[in-house]
Amino acid sequence: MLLNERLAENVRACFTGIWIQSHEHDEALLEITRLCHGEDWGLLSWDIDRGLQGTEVLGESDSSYPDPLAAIHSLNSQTNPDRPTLLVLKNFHRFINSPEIIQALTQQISLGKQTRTFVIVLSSLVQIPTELEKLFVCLEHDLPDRSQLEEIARSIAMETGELPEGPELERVLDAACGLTRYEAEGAFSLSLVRHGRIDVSVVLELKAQTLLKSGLLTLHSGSESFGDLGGLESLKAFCRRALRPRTQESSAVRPRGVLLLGVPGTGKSAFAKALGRETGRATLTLDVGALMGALVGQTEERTRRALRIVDAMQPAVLFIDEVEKGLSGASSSGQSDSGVSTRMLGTLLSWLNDHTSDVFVVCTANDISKLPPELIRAERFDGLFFLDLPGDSQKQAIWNIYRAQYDLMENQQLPEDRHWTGSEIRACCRLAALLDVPLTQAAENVVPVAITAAESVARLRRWASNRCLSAEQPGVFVHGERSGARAQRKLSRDPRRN
Ligand SMILES: Nc1ncnc2c1ncn2[C@@H]1O[C@H](COP(=O)(O)OP(=O)(O)OP(=O)(O)O)[C@@H](O)[C@H]1O
Repeated sequence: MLLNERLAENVRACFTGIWIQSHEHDEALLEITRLCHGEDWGLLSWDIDRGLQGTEVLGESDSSYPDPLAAIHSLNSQTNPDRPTLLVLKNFHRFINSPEIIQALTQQISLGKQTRTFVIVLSSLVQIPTELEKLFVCLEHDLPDRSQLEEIARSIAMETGELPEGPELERVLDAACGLTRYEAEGAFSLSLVRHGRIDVSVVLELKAQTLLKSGLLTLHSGSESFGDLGGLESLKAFCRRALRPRTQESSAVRPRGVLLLGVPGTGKSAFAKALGRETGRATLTLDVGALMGALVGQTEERTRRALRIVDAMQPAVLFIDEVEKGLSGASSSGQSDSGVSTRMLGTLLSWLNDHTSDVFVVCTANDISKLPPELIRAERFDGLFFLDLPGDSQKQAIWNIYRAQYDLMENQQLPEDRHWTGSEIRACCRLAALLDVPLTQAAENVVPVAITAAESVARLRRWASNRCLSAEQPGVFVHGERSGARAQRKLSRDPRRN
């Protein structure tokens, strides 16, 4: 539903305090102005720079109300009892915390039911003081959808050949999803200046910048694919199948995502990044730590904002790395860290359950003991996979990948097997190339996690046993206890050798 339709409903239902969250105030105000013209409602708007303005005099300043408090007080004297009047307060979150403003708004919003006056705060944030919480309803000004983005692109690329057609246009629109109208216009215009036509690479570049500005999400633009990852066959096949192109009938079931649990360095992050490329989706990384805000309500607000951007960027892969670190304060009781992690977890869980956007979530975790049980209950994810220390054939595949990548001789002897992870195999090859020494010598400088963290690796495997699917063997649950115990025995037999 469009902003003006939702606003009209709320005005008719006589919600006299309305908070509109928007990153595009001019666009939102334009929609409100159109609504008021259509319905013959009065409209006043206020901002700190131009003071109070009426519909008819938009653009002209009325400097008699530069003060935010006076703007609220002015509402009653400016209204017509025969029709509703809307007062739009731009960026009012900057002024709303003073006791005088809180009092004035409380009175005005309550009085509005009789005088048919409506206070509308237009802000990029939702930060409502506790005293006013019950007096406001919140509406979101949605980012432009694909058809609106296409309209913007067509209005900018008017010469023949400037706008790509068919699948290329689809890629441009995919790339532009999540941008505001203003940002999309900028991206399309820059593209024309640079290439004489709208080009997906420029749109992606602008989008990466936009996400960086939010400080919450980054867009991964690497070139890794599944071919760069040795093994993990079951996990690769599962995700490929879940994200296969769908017919309209089969698209009723949306894939949710996977939770990857595993030994450090076994390729969990590398898999998430390769999945986007492999399935033609943008991979967004959510920084759970950056969601934590110092002010009350800030964490939930940031979480909602990040998820809103993610929704708008569909189709996408959302990668949440080491999710347990951000959520470790969340216990079922909500007692620790003042409940901030718990509330963030709540927002995240509701989104995981309810989102209808085509976003596939890949969460990774190294420490299961810190994961809130609510996150891993059945149905939250499509699959819970365990990435174990690689087996023989997987290790061989990984050696081959990195020997080729670092230009090492194919037939040179491999170091003794010390339960290497993919990350350690890569480190051995990198060192051999850097120091120009044989692999066996380079490996002496690499200490495997199977030795440095033997106990936690064994604990992780025990937990995964019969709970997680193997990332390597299709449809098989991990029997961590047996293989873990075997590895443990081997390690303890000859710790130096291992
Ligand atoms: N199966 C694999 N095939 C090829 N490379 C791998 C494999 N596993 C790990 N690597 C390489 O090891 C490095 C570290 O991997 P990655 O960061 O994905 O591990 P991780 O499991 O996410 O570790 P952590 O839990 O510590 O974040 C990457 O460069 C990755 O490419």
